[in-house]
Amino acid sequence: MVPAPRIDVFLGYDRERELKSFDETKKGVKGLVDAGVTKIPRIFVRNPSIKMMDGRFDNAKDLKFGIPLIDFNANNENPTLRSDVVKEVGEACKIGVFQVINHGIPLSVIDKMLESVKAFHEQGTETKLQYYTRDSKKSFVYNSNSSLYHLPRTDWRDTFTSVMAPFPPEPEDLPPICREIMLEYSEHMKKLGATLFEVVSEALGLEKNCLSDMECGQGQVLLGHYYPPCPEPDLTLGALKHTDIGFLTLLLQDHIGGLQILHENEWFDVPSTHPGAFVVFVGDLLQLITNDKFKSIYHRVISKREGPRISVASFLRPQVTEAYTSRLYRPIKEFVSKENPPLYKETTFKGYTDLYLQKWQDETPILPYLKLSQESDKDY
Ligand SMILES: O=C(O)CCC(=O)C(=O)O
Ligand SMILES: [Fe+2]
Repeated sequence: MVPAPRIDVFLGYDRERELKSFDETKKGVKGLVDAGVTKIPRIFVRNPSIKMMDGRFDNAKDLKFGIPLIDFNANNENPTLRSDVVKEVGEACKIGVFQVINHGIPLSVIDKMLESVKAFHEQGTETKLQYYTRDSKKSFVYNSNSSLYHLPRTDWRDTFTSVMAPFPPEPEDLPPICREIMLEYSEHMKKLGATLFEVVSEALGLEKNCLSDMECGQGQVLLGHYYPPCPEPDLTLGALKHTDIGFLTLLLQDHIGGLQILHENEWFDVPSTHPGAFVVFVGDLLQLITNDKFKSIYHRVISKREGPRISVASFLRPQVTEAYTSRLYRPIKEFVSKENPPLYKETTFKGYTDLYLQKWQDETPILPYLKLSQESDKDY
């Protein structure tokens, strides 16, 4: 007997079947654009009620609130400058986002990384197809929408993902077109990450090795995003509203723009006009261990008629080894007192990741699920 199609009662169509046929092309969103679609398939159309919940959809403001642009003066050892940087980073982390320039990473590496992500996504379909997978254990995972079957909406974007640290992939497991630069770039991310963890520790008034001793940034996951031009940009998003899970994210973007942050209930554009700048996001776990002193921030990417847009996200987070299931993160004692009781329960990185994947589709924040009740009188 042929099973009855599972029609989604809210959408009035068999979403799962349409997701599957999109997935089976293995050509991603780029494949749709190459085929010349002028209307986006309905799996990409956002539910209008979600669009409203999102606040302002178009015309994000870019004037009232400026995202801090922090000059790291990488080649200057002047201690006064360093203390300024620490102060600026501390202020910015209270909001959850800033940009870094003069970070010491050569522009040639940055340009090559962006070009190679583009080249990977634009190479001949036959070569690219062999990397298309939903098996997250693979060293190099290329697909469209990693949570395709688990979320009620689909992003106008294709992405590849690799865990780069603490154990980089075998070079032969990476596609030749971006192999060398991925390995080189991730070393730079490790170094810049180490500097950032020192500065952030100091900004918190802690020993400079404090966060690295807690193994906050030993792991690194690299995502190469490709946002094709979209024929109906008002109906979909390139990346839905989310906070990042780990401790810090270093994001490199090209000049196209589209990244926005939610600040005091309004969306603001993140400028894409500083070549080689990194956008740094505070992740949920940094908010948790600082007991809300530093905050993770909602961000999203709107779709555009122009494109493709390329970005590279490096998630700095605990490593995924035994520590993943055993090391506990909780508000650190320096931020906890009788007047400031701990706000969150302790969690492992795995515990938090599982919770995130389970709850994410609500588009509501995940951290409140770990909130302790105010009456908690835990010893600290
Ligand atoms: O592409 C972007 O600008 C944002 C990507 C992002 O937010 C992410 O990978 O978590
Ligand atoms: Fe993100």
